[in-house]
Amino acid sequence: MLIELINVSHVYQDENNVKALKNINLEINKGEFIGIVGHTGSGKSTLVQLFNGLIIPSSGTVKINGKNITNEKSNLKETRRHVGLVFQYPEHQLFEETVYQDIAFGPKNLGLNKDEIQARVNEVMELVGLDYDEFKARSPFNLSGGQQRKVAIAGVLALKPDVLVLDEPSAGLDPQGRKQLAELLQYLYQELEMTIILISHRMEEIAELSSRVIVMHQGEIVIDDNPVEVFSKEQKLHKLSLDLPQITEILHRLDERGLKVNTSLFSVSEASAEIIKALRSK
Ligand SMILES: Nc1ncnc2c1ncn2[C@@H]1O[C@H](COP(=O)(O)OP(=O)(O)OP(=O)(O)O)[C@@H](O)[C@H]1O
Repeated sequence: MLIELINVSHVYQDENNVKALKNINLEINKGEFIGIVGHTGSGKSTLVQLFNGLIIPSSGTVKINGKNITNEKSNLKETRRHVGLVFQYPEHQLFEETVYQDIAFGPKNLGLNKDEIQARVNEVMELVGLDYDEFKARSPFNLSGGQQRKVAIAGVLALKPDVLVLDEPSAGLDPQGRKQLAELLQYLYQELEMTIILISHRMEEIAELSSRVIVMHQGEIVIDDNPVEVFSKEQKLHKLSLDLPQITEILHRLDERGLKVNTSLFSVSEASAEIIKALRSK
């Protein structure tokens, strides 16, 4: 078991004392691609910050790779090597003079030598789609928002984490940027067999990429299932102020009007093939 939460609750200790998480029990295994959805304020960001010890919960136990990170002897530095966290708008955390230095920051702290650092920076820049020679000496502050996001993600990947957690990574990206990000996540998951945990408000992104979907509501996990099951619960999702992926919604409407189609499809290409097939067999 990679990540295990046992009876975890969290209250932010301030004047409001918000109970952000309520009695969460959760197991995440190696090789899963987990999509986390829920309306704003439902506890998604708080939940994922438990996964690398950024937040220590008010009560309950968090285990990473079998190690209890909620006890005093835990080694959080080691945990953070295993679980890389890409925050919302990660480009706000870029701070070095060049793209190279920014991405090299983590590997340097791991104590790698110069050649190893260079090899890693080169490798992760290629992975995220930034040409090494073109971008290595550029200031991260003079790049486009999408390029900055790539630098920030490369910086986390340079630590070679087993688990990559991303909190709304496509927010503010244009359609091309979102497509590139989805392809990167698919590659990391399928080819490099990384475990991925993705928070997103974009249901099509979650449905197309995830092997398992967790739905949060008011600090609790209210649905935890595969995407086909989750997105078959249209009424329940609407009650939680969540939508179906738009293409799935169209299939549902066509089905209601008598065109017999498989309503558990999430991509435009699959759905259009299904609709053409259904029309031809009418
Ligand atoms: N640093 C903080 N201090 C106090 N309360 C907080 C803090 N961070 C979050 N909260 C509160 O905890 C609850 C859960 O917030 P969280 O950020 O985990 O939700 P979320 O589902 O990620 O929301 P969003 O989709 O808007 O990012 C909210 O009521 C929020 O106001």
